[in-house]
Formats: sequence, structure tokens, C-alpha cells
Amino acid sequence: MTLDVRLTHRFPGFTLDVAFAGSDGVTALFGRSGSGKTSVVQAVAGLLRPEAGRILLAGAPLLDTARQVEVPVHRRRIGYVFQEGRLFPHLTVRQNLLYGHWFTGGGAATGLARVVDLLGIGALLDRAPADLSGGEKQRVAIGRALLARPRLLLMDEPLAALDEARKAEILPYLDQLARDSAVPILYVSHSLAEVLRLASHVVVLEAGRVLRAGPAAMVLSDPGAAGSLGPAGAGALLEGVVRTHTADGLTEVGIPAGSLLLPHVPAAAGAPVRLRVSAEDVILSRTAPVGLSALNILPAEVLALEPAGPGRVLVQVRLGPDRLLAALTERSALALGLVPGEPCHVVLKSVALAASGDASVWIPAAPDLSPSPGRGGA
Ligand SMILES: Nc1ncnc2c1ncn2[C@@H]1O[C@H](COP(=O)(O)OP(=O)(O)OP(=O)(O)O)[C@@H](O)[C@H]1O
Repeated sequence: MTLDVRLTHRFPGFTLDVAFAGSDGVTALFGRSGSGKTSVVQAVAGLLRPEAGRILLAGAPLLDTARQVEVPVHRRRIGYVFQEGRLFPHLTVRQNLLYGHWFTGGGAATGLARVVDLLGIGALLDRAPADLSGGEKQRVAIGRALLARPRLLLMDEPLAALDEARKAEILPYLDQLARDSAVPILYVSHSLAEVLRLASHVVVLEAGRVLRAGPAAMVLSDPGAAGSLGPAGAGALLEGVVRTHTADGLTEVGIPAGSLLLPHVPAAAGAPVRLRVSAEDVILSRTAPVGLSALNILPAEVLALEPAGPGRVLVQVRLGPDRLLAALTERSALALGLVPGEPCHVVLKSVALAASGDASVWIPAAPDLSPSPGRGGA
């Protein structure tokens, strides 16, 4: 099921002008505070009527201002999960979960059992919302949205109100949801860690416009998106498979360009993993380096060089079918004589696990984009 969004809208001092297509799985809307993420989500939900635009879900219009089509909010069958759960305080968890059903007339028993299992909320069914932790409330809110049998789930910073421990508690459920549920998700976040873990597609918004959009790995390794992703954010997202665990406590992970050694990854051989390399953790060499302590050295090819602030360049290289960014000083790039098309070697100082097919695997934190101080200055 695809989502196709094209809209323009003016607020005083801010113009939203975006066009992008979502994908199956999770499409992340990523960008600084005030870049327009919530406005886009509200337009898709039908809570904001854009001045002009067309929004298609699975080819059918939710909105088409040129043809005066506007499907009312309650007919869109879109689930919306907000920052804080917004459960009905006077209803139990079970009643909250079934609330959406009363409108859609779905097969309550089977749907409830599946959603309760997916989100691990079986023990909470008879409790009142006041007796739940923040993470549990969010899981119930997600369950309620799913039980209304939505065609699309909108999640606007669903973890933003939670502390790190609660985020870590709920992320595996979101992972599972992204993998198991047939419902596509439009996920708003300015946390790169969440985006890297969950998203198959990323739309980077900047000042009301789409800066870059595409598969997560392409956007992360695109020098044009680096300014919005932050200095430690850009780099590469590599899909790999656990090959073996070595006797000295490392894990060998196969990626299309070869294999990488990581600190022990607690996942079985054959498990898919998503790896994250920050552009700051990549060294380039023209010749195969010798006598280095780094474990991960792979042949690559220079694709492009982009200025990245005073005295800095971002070098995009091809690593097998993958792309990767290296942040270098201009001086190093000149000294190395890096030009597009030339072979080189990448030395990876650090590789982090961004996600694992095994939801129980510990995921190290990736840097977040801190919200900028004021709104409207985007
Ligand atoms: N109802 C409104 N009236 C006037 N301006 C608005 C309104 N809603 C949003 N804006 C402005 O539109 C811009 C985008 O806001 P929006 O909430 O969509 O951004 P965002 O990327 O979701 O931000 P955040 O991450 O802080 O939630 C901001 O400048 C905001 O002040």
C-alpha cells in the first residue's frame, strides 16, 4: 500500500511545500523542530486542510483540492498515535483497546488477541490507564490504533515523552510491529536512532520542503542530506547477516562488500542485522593500509566529494552495492588526491548495530537531532 503526498500550505511566516511517496513498512519523516513534520501528518489525517494538494492512499484520493475531493477524518481509516498515549482515563485497558472497534465493527476477539500478543499487554487488560507506566500507555495507544483496522498508521514522536529506559522497552515492539503488521506506518521523529532502527524509507524535511527522500540507506549516505542529519548522523546504513562468533569474543557479519568484525553481537548465525557507520568514523586510504589496529578495512571506489563547512569535505564512496560517507578535512582529501572513479580503501574505526532481526538484541544509542530552540525559525 503506498502513500503519495503532494501539498502546499502557508502559515504566517512558514510555507509547507512537500511531495513524497511513502513505502510499505515504516516511512520516517525526519527533520528539525519546525521543519513541518506534524503539519504533514495532520494533513494526511485530515486534521489540517492544505491550501492545495493531493494525497493518495493505495491510489485512492484522501484529498484532491483540484477536484474538490476531501474524505472526512472518520472515513479515512487512519490510526494516529500521539506523543503521549491519550487513553480514556475512565476506561480499562481492554475497553480502551476495543474503543476503535465500536466504530469499525471489526472481529474484536481475534483482533484483540493478536494485538495484545504483538504488544505484550495481556497482563494489563483490566488495569486503569492511571496504573500504567508511560511505555505501557504508549503500547496500549498503539494497540487501540491498530484495532481500529487502519489502512495507515501515523505515529508522531511516539517515544518523545518517554525516558531512555521506557524507549528501550517499547522499541522492540515497534520493531515487531514494523515487521509483522501489514499496516504501513508514517513515523515522525527527530531521533536518528529510531529512524535507523525502524525505517525502510526516510523523508528529510527542511524548512517546509523535502530535502531528500528515498530508501533509508540511500538517504543516510547522501552528502546532500548530511546537513540535516548532523555531523555524526550521516554515514551509512548497511544490511548484513551474522556469520559466526569468534573465540576471542567478536562477531563476523557479512555485508555485500565483504565481512566486518564487531564486538560480540548476541544474535545467532544467520540473523539479519542492520549496521550503522558514522561518516566521522571512516578513514580513507589510497593504498591498502598495513600495520593498523583497525579490524575493518575494505576496498571501495570514490564517487563524489562535497564541501561540508570550513576546511571539511564529505567523500561518498561505493562499497560493493552500498554507499558510505567519510568526513575528512579538505587538507587530507587534497593530500590523498581523491577524485571520483578512483579506487580507495575504507578503514572503519567503529561500526554500531542499528537493528537486529532478533528483537531482544541490545541496540546502542545513536545521536539524536536536538530540537532547535525556537519554532518558526526553520
Ligand atoms: N496552526 C498553525 N498556525 C500557525 N503556524 C503554524 C501552525 N501549525 C504549525 N505552524 C508552523 O508551521 C511550522 C511547522 O510546524 P510543525 O509542527 O509542522 O513542525 P515539526 O517539524 O512537526 O516540529 P516539531 O518537531 O517541533 O513538532 C512551524 O513554524 C510552526 O510554527
